[in-house]
Amino acid sequence: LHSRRKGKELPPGPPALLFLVKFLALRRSIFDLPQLIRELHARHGPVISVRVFRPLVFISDCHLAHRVLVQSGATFAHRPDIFEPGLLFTSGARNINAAPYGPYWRLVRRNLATVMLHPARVSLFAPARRRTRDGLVGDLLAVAGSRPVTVRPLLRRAMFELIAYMSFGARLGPEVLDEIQELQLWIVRSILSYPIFYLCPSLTKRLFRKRWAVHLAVRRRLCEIFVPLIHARRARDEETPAPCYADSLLALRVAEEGDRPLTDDEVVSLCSEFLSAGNDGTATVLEWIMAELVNHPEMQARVYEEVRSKPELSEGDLQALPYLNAVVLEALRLHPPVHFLIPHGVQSDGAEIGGYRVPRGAEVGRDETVWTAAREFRPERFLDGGEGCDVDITGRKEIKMMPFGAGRRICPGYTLGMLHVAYLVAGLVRELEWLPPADGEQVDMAEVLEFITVMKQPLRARTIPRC
Ligand code: HEM
Repeated sequence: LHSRRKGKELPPGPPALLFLVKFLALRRSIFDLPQLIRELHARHGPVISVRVFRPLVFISDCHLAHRVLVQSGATFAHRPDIFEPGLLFTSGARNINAAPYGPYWRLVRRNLATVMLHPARVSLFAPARRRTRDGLVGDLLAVAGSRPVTVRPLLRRAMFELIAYMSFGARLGPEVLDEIQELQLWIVRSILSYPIFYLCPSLTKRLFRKRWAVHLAVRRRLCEIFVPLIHARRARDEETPAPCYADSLLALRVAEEGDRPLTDDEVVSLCSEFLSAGNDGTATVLEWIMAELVNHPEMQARVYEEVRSKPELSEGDLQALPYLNAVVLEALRLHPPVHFLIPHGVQSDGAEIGGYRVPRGAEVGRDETVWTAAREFRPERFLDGGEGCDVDITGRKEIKMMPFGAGRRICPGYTLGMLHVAYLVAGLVRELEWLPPADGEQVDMAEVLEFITVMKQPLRARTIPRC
């Protein structure tokens, strides 16, 4: 790697050994890294580098982040090999996130962004979204009353069922959903242990034999469940109302490799990514929003006033609910689920900012120099005339917040994610009043990094049916 640098200076930072010792001695896990990086920025400035096996460059300044991710988008659109969860287990079957910047990435990303998530295709799933919303409200109504409920499992399950339906075009039974959800959770949580196996596979696979065996077993089981679901789509009735993600993948051809179709392994990897990416961030933002609305009853009342003015509360109504949309944006600014952002990399020499990986700080959204009272939940800032009213969530013009990343690797599912969040919050507030577990109690808004940033204490709330 060093040879690829051709003598270029790296940005300032601590010596490698000092960093490693500090990290190992003071911190308990990789999830404490952001705090350490914050301290290093305070000492060395907005662009720092650390060396852990390879040079890592961290950027905390939003103008620089814009220059790197948007203006020099192509240079930094690569993903470093070390962050390729799944690749080791799948004979190289990459998902979009793990694919290097190149023709395969372009093919599968374009398929998701412009075929599966084309507004016309997304609208075909409106009945499924309505079913999800009504089912979730029904589940909460069944337990509504004076006792608090832990809502996280209900939110995650409802979202997961919807995304699984969009993925396979079939409504799966509760046992199989339980199992897939568990496998997917296991994969996401173990992402940070993959580098162990990547670094020196022949040794580490032997050293951590048991852990390696579990990885393989999880992947094998995922294939056992997914492959029949995918093959069933080949034999489907062409009249099926909403073509699912698996259908779009089966229709793909890799032009650079003799027009071959995707392998089963590739389709499994891509569906698995769709399930995690489509579910985790959305369910997490949903939980943060409901927690904020419990802590701010006046804001909840304002959302309620808006949503009750729409008797049908269809998806088409959402655009006309400015306060609800402001609540969603404010939650994405203050509680972006992806803090420990997925690293970007450069493939060749000559990058303007001399590093190979650029994990960007989602702290941008909480920057006091950009936002007034940046650590407070204030949806009003996104209403007309507010400081955030003209914010560009894609960061194309400038970066003030980037819950979905920015540049070529920006989340391709951001409009779907925002639709799901807004639609479900609207339904949950219209049918139920959300109260703290006990009168006068505040919901604890502490966060914890579990690959994505979730509420440290899962939200518990009393839900009372609206009359
Ligand atoms: C509120 C919900 C969501 C949030 C907060 C979120 C956030 C993100 C972020 C921060 C990234 C990294 C971008 C980068 O590296 O620059 C990302 C990537 C990605 N997201 Fe999302 N996402 C959400 C929903 C979705 C949905 C609904 C889907 C698909 C159905 C999706 C699919 C993906 C994929 C495939 C990538 C990898 C893109 C690439 O490497 O080219 N996400 N997301």
